[in-house]
Amino acid sequence: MLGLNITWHSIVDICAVWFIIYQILLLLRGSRAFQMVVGILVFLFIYLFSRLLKLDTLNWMITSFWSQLILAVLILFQPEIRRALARVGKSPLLLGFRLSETSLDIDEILKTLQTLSKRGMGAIIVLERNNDLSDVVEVGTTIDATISQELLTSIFLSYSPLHDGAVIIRQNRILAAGCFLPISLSGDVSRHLGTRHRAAIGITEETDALALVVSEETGQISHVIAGRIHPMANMTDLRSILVRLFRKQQPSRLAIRAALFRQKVEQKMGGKTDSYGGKRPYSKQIAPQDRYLDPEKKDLEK
Ligand SMILES: Nc1ncnc2c1ncn2[C@@H]1O[C@H](COP(=O)(O)OP(=O)(O)OP(=O)(O)O)[C@@H](O)[C@H]1O
Repeated sequence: MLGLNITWHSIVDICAVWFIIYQILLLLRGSRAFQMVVGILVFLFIYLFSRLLKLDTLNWMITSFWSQLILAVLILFQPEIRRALARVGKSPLLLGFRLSETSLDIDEILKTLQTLSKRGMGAIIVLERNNDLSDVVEVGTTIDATISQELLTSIFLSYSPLHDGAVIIRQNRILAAGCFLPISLSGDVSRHLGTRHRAAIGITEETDALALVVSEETGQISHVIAGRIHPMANMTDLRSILVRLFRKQQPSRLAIRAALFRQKVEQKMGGKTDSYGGKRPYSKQIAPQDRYLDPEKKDLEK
């Protein structure tokens, strides 16, 4: 009826397009650009629909907007596009996992948080997940060292030049310290929380990272994910959250072979095999647990 002529050729074509779009959505999942891509796909769908049904006015309107829209998207989302392209290059699908990668040393992180909390040292530790945090790392001071409680604690000592800002962790490496994070402007954040907590919320609104915050004022440890802050009552709960999110999966044989092959190629080309390119008075007016909620928003949190 619509004059469609479906052949195996067009099926392969559709599958290829579907696969590419699916991979792009996976890459952008959790980031600000995700909603934009969904919007463009809706736009594209309307365009195809108007062509198929020969709705000339609608088709003309969309065609006229198309070039301006693409330009606007390229300018507005330049950092996200750069990050996404960098991640395509690192995709396990193309390159296999890296043999040098080790999973996060969760116990070392937990010990650090406990020490920081006991000593009343404020801190933000951001754990990278799928979204690349290279942009944030670039503005901080590169460290590139294996995680250790001693190193992490010394970074946040009040007389350390790096104590201001966040530490960024990728797998089991401290990539950088003193990193500036985007501050959340959300009206849902309790007004009792200052810039440290807002920065931790901000980075998790824009990426799928997990942020761990220690309050200098109360010693409270919180984890922040997807723009929501969760004060932790005990370390056992936090441990299970970290295990769930950062437990490393066993690589397949094929992935091991691909990684070995890649390592050999990199060595032959002479390239690198690793790409990691005074406590304030306690506030008596607000109970520590209530600091995280606006009274009128308590119900929402539940
Ligand atoms: N954008 C940011 N990125 C990273 N770190 C930040 C950012 N803004 C503030 N900080 C850190 O937060 C500190 C200030 O924390 P502030 O007291 O305002 O926040 P808070 O949420 O009330 O935390 P606390 O409970 O520890 O007092 C700064 O010294 C700095 O280390």
